[in-house]
Amino acid sequence: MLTVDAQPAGLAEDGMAIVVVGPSGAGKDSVMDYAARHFAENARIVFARRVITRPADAGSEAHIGVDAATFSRMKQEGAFCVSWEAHGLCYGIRREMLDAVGQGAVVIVNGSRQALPDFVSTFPRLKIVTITAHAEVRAERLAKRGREGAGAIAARLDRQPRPPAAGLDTVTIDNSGPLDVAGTAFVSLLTSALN
Ligand SMILES: Nc1ncnc2c1ncn2[C@@H]1O[C@H](COP(=O)(O)OP(=O)(O)O)[C@@H](O)[C@H]1O
Ligand SMILES: O=P(O)(O)OC[C@H]1O[C@H](OP(=O)(O)OP(=O)(O)O)[C@H](O)[C@@H]1O
Repeated sequence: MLTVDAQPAGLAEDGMAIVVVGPSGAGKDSVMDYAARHFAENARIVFARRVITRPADAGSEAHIGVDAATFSRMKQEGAFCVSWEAHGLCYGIRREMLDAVGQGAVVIVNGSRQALPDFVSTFPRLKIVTITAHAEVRAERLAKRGREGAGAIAARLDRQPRPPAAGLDTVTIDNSGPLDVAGTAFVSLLTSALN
């Protein structure tokens, strides 16, 4: 995934965060990658690179891979504006992303349904985008993705966190079909967020 590490400067103060959530295999990373390619030249659109206790070369997500001790130290030092645990891994969104929103960027983060309350309390303007796909489609995709073994895939498919609280700004995009259908829908949503 394309990511921007630097803080964009000199932007109007109307930034917001867009947190992308949804079940494993629905295509969150793929839809974000599609949009990242579309907005590659747009300095106001920032895709957050997550810090994860997963080896840096595992999977296609361009994350920052750290060990558990490093993650814990970073968390203690206040490096993350939001962090959570799932699937036996720790995930963190770096504080710079919150700063970028304050400077007017539209920051897209790959989040967690379970951790949504923390996103809501952290980002003053937040839109929640749920990427979905039919269960059988997700099972097939996870097997083909090959990042996890059969047991871990089954656990991911079984995971059912509570739905977002009522009254939040939420949109759902179905990615059961071709990627460009969901990708185009996400690009439209980001285009609206820029205006
Ligand atoms: N619309 C699509 N059609 C076909 N394959 C897809 C589609 N969206 C994603 N995939 C594939 O499905 C797998 C899971 O997608 P991924 O983006 O990693 O999902 P998530 O981040 O939600 O777990 C990947 O191998 C990806 O290439
Ligand atoms: O609370 P939940 O919504 O269930 O999400 C839990 C975690 O699962 C996903 O991680 P990851 O990218 O490692 O897995 P995935 O690509 O299989 O979804 C997601 O990005 C969260 O970090």
